Amino acid sequence: MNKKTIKDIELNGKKVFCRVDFNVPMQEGEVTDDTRIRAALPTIQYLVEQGAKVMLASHLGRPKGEAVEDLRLDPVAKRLSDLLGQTVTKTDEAYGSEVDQAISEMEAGDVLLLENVRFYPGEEKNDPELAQQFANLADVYVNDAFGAAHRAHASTEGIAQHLPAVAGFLMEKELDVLGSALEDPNRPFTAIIGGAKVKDKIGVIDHLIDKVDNLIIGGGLAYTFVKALGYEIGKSLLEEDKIDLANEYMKKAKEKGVNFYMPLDVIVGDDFSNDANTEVVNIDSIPSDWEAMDIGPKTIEKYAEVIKESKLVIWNGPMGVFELETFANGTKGVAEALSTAEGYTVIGGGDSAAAVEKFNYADKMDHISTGGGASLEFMEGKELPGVVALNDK
Ligand SMILES: Nc1ncnc2c1ncn2[C@@H]1O[C@H](COP(=O)(O)OP(=O)(O)O)[C@@H](O)[C@H]1O
Ligand SMILES: O=C(OP(=O)(O)O)[C@H](O)COP(=O)(O)O
Repeated sequence: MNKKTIKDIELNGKKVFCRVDFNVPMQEGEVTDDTRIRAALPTIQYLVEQGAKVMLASHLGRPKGEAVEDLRLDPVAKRLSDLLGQTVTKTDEAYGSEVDQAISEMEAGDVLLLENVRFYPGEEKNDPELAQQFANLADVYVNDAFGAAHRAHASTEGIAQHLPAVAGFLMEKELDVLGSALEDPNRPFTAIIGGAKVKDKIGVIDHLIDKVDNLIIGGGLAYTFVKALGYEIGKSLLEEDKIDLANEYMKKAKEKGVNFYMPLDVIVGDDFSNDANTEVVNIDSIPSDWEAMDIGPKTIEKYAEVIKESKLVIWNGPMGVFELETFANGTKGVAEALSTAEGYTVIGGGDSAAAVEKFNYADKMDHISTGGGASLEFMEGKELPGVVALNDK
């Protein structure tokens, strides 16, 4: 990585504004998955050990520029205190007199968590005044929020214009792992793209065709491709205005010698529920009033074979509606194949990471990215504003 990191800067006695991605799932005031908090611990612990005064800033959810009680960061401060083994002071603002007072009472190695930065309308607008307010709190800016690095916001991009700005360890690790995977990949290199967000992911598919040896398509987005091949897809997910692009990408894959794998068979259901009637059908035989909700057994077998022969596999997006037990086998099968694969395995955030956790394969994967949207944009070849803004080495 060509950006400075916390190793390249003097931190002792410095006030550090450290942007983290603590956008974690919560239920009834409790953090239900602290993966992102744990992922930021190496950076926080290093800042503490170096004798910095550590101010952490994060967003939580999408409060749209105003305070929302359920989106306060108090439960996060509590969990972080437990994980760090030291008290984390939490303020109810992200800047202003209460924050100034709390900072004035800090000693080297203390940790403070500021309130949800998205309570301020200037955050998502990347308002220079808000960025200046954040910068006024500190001597150094650290960005460890890989999951939010694709956002050009006041606490991810704007503030970096006013302070020495460096990356934290999580940011560095994510960029190194994803970067080297894409730059000089071990081959065969296989990408598995699934999920439901056809619009978000179709651009990634285009970019990946230039890089991979095998492209495996599953999940809801497969059916736009199936339709493009001329088959009926019943009530399955379809993005009508992407059919031409789907055709174009399949043609491009062929020209480039990329193996393009589509479902051979699917599980169709007559209802979006666990109690649906289901059938296994070949891809050219989806009944008109049924919906394809998972890949079928022949497909799982084929995909597992390709995964096992790969030296590098990137996976983003489930193979079916894995939240429903009835349609979870495809996602489970792919996760299982990845868990025993000899090649390097990278899971690209979001639902795939949740699926890998759910089926207990997390510790068998080589890298589970903390960013869904961010890792996708990175793989698409886009520059991430939160990274661009950091100081070059
Ligand atoms: N065949 C399908 N039909 C409808 N939805 C699907 C299908 N396969 C997967 N999905 C849904 O896709 C969602 C995840 O999509 P997406 O957000 O694109 O993935 P990710 O979060 O991994 O990037 C899941 O909620 C899953 O139920
Ligand atoms: O959870 C996040 O996105 P992700 O689910 O795509 O990883 C990040 O915290 C970014 O959040 P945002 O999409 O509200 O800007």
